[in-house]
Amino acid sequence: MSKQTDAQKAAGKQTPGKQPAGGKAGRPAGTKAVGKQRDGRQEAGPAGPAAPADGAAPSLELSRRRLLGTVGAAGAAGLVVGGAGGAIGVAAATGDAPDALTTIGSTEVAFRKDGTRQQAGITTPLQADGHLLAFDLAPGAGRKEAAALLRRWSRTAEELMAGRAPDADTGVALDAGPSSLTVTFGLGHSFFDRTGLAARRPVQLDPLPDFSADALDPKRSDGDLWIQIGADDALVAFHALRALQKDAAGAARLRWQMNGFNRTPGATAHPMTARNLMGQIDGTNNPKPSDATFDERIFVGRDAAQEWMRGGSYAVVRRIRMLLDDWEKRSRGEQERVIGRRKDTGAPLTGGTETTPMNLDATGADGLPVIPANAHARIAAPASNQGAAMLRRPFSYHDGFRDDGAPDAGLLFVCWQADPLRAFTQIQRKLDRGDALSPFLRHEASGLYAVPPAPEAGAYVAQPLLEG
Ligand SMILES: C=CC1=C(C)c2cc3[nH]c(cc4nc(cc5[nH]c(cc1n2)c(C)c5CCC(=O)O)C(CCC(=O)O)=C4C)c(C)c3C=C
Ligand SMILES: [Fe+2]
Repeated sequence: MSKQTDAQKAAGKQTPGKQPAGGKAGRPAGTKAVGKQRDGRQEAGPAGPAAPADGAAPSLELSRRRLLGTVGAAGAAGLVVGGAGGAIGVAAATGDAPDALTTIGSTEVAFRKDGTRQQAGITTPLQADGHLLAFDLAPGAGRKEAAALLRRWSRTAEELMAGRAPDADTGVALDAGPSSLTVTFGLGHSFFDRTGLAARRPVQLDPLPDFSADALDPKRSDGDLWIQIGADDALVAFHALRALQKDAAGAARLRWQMNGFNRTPGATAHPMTARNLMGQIDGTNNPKPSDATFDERIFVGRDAAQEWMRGGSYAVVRRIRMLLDDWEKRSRGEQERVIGRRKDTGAPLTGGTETTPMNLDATGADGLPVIPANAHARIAAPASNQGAAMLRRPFSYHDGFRDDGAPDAGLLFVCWQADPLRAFTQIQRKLDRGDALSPFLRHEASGLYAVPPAPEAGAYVAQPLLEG
């Protein structure tokens, strides 16, 4: 084989015979070896295909493992070896096992992660493909039907995230591994009325206030139940969406669906913080799980009034259209002053690298702040918001073009916090009063959901609420 491409290097070519910890042998079911990236994203380690899962259909699992170990691995990493047959042919001639590459497909995210209570899809690295869906319980459906649905959904999510196919599978994801699939479930304000549980609704689900720039479409907002699907493969993500939609039949109806994307892992020469459709590096100053205050800011504490939410989180979802025609007319310098950071490196305008803290006090020769008073990053920073912070985990979207020819594109802004009032609402109120970015944005849809902790083994999401 000739030289590796950057993408292959980033994917981490595996040396034959050296099966790393976290590979097929020795990896606990539902976990895989991962390494930390510079920006806090988890980088896939050079692990082999996901371990076969207990109880999986043998024929399906076997074909997946074969594909991941040979054809799929080579194909997924973009390896040019004269076709899959070439790779197998060389191995047969030399007696060596074919090179197994780390593939996107082999990455498995645990449905319930040891040592934490949270659902997957909150601190999971951004995935390349995402679907956000909201459902309303069907007319006549109540608590019993909601419980049965959440039981079905939880089982399906756990199976799919482990790379196992549900009964009567469509085959859409047949050749792929779990591909970092996560499925995250939330409950909206109206869920509690529909299920007769209004007395147990957390105050954190009180409706968000109106903001001056809102142009919200109620049909694409709210909903009794919310699902976030993320995966590094579009077919795997669609497969999950379809399975969950079928599970809902008779019990709940789709209210709205939004589809998003992020950069594909391995598309850059080295791991980087994602860019959004305005071209900015977006996510730099997210709180990190290693921060001392991370858990208390993002996850509901042990003393929360609603016991069933302890270890859970609240998701605020906003569909934010970007006025790209206006934005792209601005010079790079203007765009950088709107955010307060450089476009190429993401470094603050006060200097350094992407991770250098902003110097909010620095002034230029003209006596004005180097990071303008209305710069987005200044106004949104914890220092400007009594320490408030949330974990932003968005997907970009593009749904074609509007009648006026402008792209219907922007950010499916998803952020996570222990208390929306002291995080999203606090910061959005401040942004609403004079953020330089706001003139380039339209908030078109909104949702707020209680996302309970991951269920215990054998239980389903929100069971303590529905059966408690
Ligand atoms: C209410 C919260 C926020 C909304 C809505 C929001 C929308 C939004 N933001 C960008 C682009 C960037 N945001 C950046 C930083 C940043 N944004 C928020 C909050 C909201 N953004 C916070 C809390 C922060 C971090 C501030 C800090 O502590 O420094 C940045 C800079 C890089 C980074 O830190 O991520 C960019 C770029 C867009 C395009 C957008 C709506 C479409
Ligand atoms: Fe922002």
